Amino acid sequence: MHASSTGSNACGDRRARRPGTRPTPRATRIIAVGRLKAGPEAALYAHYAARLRPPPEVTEIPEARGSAAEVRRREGTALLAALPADGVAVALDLGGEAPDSEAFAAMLTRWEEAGRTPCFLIGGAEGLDPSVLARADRRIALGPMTWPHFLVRGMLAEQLYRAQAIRQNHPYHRAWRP
Ligand SMILES: C[S@@+](CC[C@H](N)C(=O)[O-])C[C@H]1O[C@@H](n2cnc3c(N)ncnc32)[C@H](O)[C@@H]1O
Repeated sequence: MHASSTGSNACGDRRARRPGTRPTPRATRIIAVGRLKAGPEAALYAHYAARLRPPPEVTEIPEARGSAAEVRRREGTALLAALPADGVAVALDLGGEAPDSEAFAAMLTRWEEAGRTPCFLIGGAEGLDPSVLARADRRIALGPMTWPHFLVRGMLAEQLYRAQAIRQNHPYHRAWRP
C-alpha cells in the first residue's frame, strides 16, 4: 500500500527517493579551455565554487595551437570528448539564450530531476567550434558582451551559487525589483 510513498520503483529499488523529496544534487561539470592559474580570476572562481554543494567538477582542456579555425576545431574535439554520456551539454555562447537567474535555477532543477548532469562548455580565446555549438543541448549567454574565458568561469560559478540560493530560498538572491 505504501509502495509509492516509500519510493519503490519498477525495479523494486527501496533506496529511490520519496515523492516530494529532492534528489541528491549531482556535481555540475565545467569543461573549459585553458588552465586557470593563481590570480584574481582563480580567486573569483574559488570564492563561489567553495559555496556550491557539491562543488563543480572542472575538466580543463589544453589550449590548442594553429590557425584560429584549427584551434577551435582541436579544442572543440577535446571539449566534446570530455562530455559524459548522461550529460546535458550547455555551451556558454554569446549567441545563446539569456535566461534570468530564476529560469536558470529552474533549468538546473529539471536536469537534476531527470538524472542528467549539467556540463558547461567554455571556449578559449578563439571561441567555441561550430561542432560544439551544434552538439550543445542548450546555448546560454551571460549577456551580449564578450567576456574573457577565465572570468566566465567565475561568473558561471556565481550564477550556479545564485541558483542554489534560489532553489533553497536562501536570502542571497533578492528577487525583488522596483
Ligand atoms: C574570449 S571568449 C571567445 C570570443 C569569441 N570571439 C566568441 O565569439 O566566442 C571565450 C569564451 O568565453 C565564453 N564567453 C565569453 N563571453 C560570453 C558571454 N557573454 N556569454 C557566454 N559565454 C561567453 C564563451 O564560451 C567563449 O567561447
